[in-house]
Amino acid sequence: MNSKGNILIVATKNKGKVREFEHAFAPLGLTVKSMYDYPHLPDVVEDGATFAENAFKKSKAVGDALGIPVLADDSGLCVDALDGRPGVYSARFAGEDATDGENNLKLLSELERLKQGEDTDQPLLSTARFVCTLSLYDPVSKQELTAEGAVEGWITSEPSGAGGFGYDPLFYLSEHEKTMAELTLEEKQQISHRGTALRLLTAKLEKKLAAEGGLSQE
Ligand SMILES: O=c1nc[nH]c2c1ncn2[C@H]1C[C@H](O)[C@@H](COP(=O)(O)OP(=O)(O)OP(=O)(O)O)O1
Ligand SMILES: [Mg+2]
Repeated sequence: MNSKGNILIVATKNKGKVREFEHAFAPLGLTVKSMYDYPHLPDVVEDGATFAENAFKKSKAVGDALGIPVLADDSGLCVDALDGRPGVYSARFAGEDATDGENNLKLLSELERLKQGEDTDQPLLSTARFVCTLSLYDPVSKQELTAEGAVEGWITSEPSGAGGFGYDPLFYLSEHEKTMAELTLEEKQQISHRGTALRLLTAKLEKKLAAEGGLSQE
């Protein structure tokens, strides 16, 4: 390992997540590695019923394969008018290997179908929340730390913004009068499901390391 710093392996192939983790961990001097740096590792089947189950499947599979601690993120969008869908199926809402654009179109078409016959020009189609569960798994101690974050918003029929990824252009934050895709990386981190989960996980990790005497005093 080089002397310039430590690495943190994140069991993800999502480049949008990678960007957000890099932004979050750079101040700690951690270089983020993703599954693009370990192309020989097999894909993990995300067939859990919850975000927590899927996050653990990813961190455990990659942690066991590499023999060092690994972070994983399972996240998604839960839309109230769709009874919480697409939820854990968010990445494949429009089918296996669906693009973000295809998933966004599928979301709008489902919501617009529900609204048919309603006499309204209101662009806000339903309340919704983004949820993120993080799992940090250590294959040596076999211990897992988890944290979850969520953010409330609205699905808008008028996509806007070029930042972020996934459903961000359709996720409207009424307090900010912007979609998630119109926020800077910094702003998104402050309010997002992932940012909240990351802050919780970091706090849990610090507490655990301090209790074990593993975190040196400044
Ligand atoms: O901040 C977000 N802003 C917009 N959309 C988001 C966000 N966070 C999750 N999402 C959406 C993208 C994807 O449709 C699904 C995650 O699915 P999820 O399986 O956790 O991730 P993924 O398959 O893209 O990458 P990977 O499993 O390799 O980490 O929810
Ligand atoms: Mg996935």
